[in-house]
Amino acid sequence: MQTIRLATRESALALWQTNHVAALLRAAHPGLNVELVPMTTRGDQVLDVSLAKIGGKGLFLKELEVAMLEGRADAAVHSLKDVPMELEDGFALAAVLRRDNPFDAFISGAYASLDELPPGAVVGTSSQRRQVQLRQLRPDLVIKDLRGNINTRLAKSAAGEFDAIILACAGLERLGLQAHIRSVLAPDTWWPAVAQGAIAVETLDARPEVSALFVPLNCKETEIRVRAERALNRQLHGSCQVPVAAYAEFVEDRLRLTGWVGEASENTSISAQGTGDAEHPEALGEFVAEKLFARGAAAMLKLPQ
Ligand SMILES: NCc1[nH]cc(CCC(=O)O)c1CC(=O)O
Repeated sequence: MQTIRLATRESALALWQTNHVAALLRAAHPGLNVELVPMTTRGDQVLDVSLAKIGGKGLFLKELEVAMLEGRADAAVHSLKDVPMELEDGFALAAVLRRDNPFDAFISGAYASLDELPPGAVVGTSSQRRQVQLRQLRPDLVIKDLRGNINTRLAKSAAGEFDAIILACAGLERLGLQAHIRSVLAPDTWWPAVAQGAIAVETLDARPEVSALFVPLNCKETEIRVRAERALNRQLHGSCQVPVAAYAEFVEDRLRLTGWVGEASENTSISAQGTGDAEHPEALGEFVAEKLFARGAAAMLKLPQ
């Protein structure tokens, strides 16, 4: 019997996501033996310090990629939101699963929504994108860093360190923690991260027979949406540690993409929108990125000009 080993991080969310991919893979190929290879990544060991300072979210992928190169795993499962815009040479995404809830969640013991927070309330999030959006909507709030995996963050919230925290709906829903969601932060007042809510499978270019096994798991609609979002982000800077958001959706058979860029020290933000042909999602991403550049995105992101 053929065996496929799926490399995964060891967090509860990563294990849930990889078990989900394993179940879909077994259903698509009865008779295939699918196993998990859980591993601690450098990204997990340094979750307490700023990821941007030590090499960014690519750290979550590195160990899983090495395991594939060394033949200890055949594929790796990731939250696409954490996958760098440019993959390492020799790797590709074999499938993107149907997107789950792509929006952020407002979580609080005492308050039902962002609007209900009293002046000066303390909100926890370490995401630049979430911090700038919070300041834009509520300049009076006190924003504090909040790191760690989902359960750690919920525990810190429950301990009373924060009046509210912001997390992705998808992670909470996957772990059965959706009861914590007091309200959903959604467009047009709040923009999610690029590819939020989408799970991706990474494989080696050199093993096309492995990649082919994942083709039945690919959701074409999700693939097109996240290709537009990732093309926009790639054009702007190519990382995930900056205040950038993008959200693509189908409007009838056309693709509509909104991009958002924030700047923390001046507390400003810009956005731009475009509609394009679903056959060319990257072209739409680049088009909307150009609009953002025309509105000052390069200076806001401190890119060399
Ligand atoms: N940054 C960590 C991360 N990466 C993916 C998710 C949620 C699941 C997803 O977006 O698919 C989360 C947690 C969060 O931001 O609350």
